Amino acid sequence: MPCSVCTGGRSRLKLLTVSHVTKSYQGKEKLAVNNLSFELFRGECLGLVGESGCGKSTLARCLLRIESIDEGSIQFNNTAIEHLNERQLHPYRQKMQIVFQNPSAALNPKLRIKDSLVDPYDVYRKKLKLRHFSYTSKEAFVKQLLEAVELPENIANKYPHEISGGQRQRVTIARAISIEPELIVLDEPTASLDVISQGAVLDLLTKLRNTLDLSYLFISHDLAAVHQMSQRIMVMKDGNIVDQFNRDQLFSDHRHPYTKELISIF
Ligand SMILES: Nc1ncnc2c1ncn2[C@@H]1O[C@H](COP(=O)(O)OP(=O)(O)OP(=O)(O)O)[C@@H](O)[C@H]1O
Repeated sequence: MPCSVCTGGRSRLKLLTVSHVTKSYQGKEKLAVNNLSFELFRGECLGLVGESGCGKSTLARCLLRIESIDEGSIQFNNTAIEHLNERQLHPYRQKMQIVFQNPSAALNPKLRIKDSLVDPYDVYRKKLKLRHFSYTSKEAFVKQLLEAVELPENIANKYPHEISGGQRQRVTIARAISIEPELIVLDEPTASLDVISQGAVLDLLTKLRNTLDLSYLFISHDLAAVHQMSQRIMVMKDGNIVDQFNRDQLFSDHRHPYTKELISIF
């Protein structure tokens, strides 16, 4: 599929190749993800939109190997990762991060923000060569991360319950970028936020993608947010991808009837 929009003229290097991935629950009774295939290119934001229960989060968990898949293949940088054991997966876990909908659940309530922020780095520090940030001291590292997500320095000493939901989500984003992954799966990252915080967090994510050379899979039930963020968009329904297109083709007559339905409530 030609896609000059998504790369702005840069060459299209595949970061993730998903081939015929299937995932079911309750034996084989509940088919959550049905034979999905798609590619995600380096540097792009690929949007995935669909109503609640269509299988978006299941797909995200499968891609990150939080859950195993029943069938198919997931290649990251041309390496199949679906059969890797936990030790073999370790380097890929650094390269693929996820930001969930609920930042409160993602942060340890007993840790000060500064300690949560350095947690992922501590896991990978021996093998990690930072390109965008630098670790000279914990304080300096925390300061850089807070600056990157546009949070004030004094947040560092607070606990998660002492800051707002929008600030907590920025902290989880700072944790995700702290180890400089290549791909971040954003699973409804603004769903728990008020409208003003939503817009600000989406703007921040776009800025970070550009400055840190990130690629995103942006998952949402909100077509407007997906349209704002993504260069390409996939539409999911009942475990299937029913439509895929460049951002500027959203309103084309060729769209799938289900996409048109989503557009009608856009
Ligand atoms: N662990 C599980 N056990 C059984 N069924 C599950 C499990 N996880 C998901 N499902 C089912 O798989 C289907 C897809 O769920 P999933 O959470 O992936 O959808 P979703 O599109 O992310 O929805 P939402 O936007 O509400 O999170 C649903 O029918 C759900 O009930």
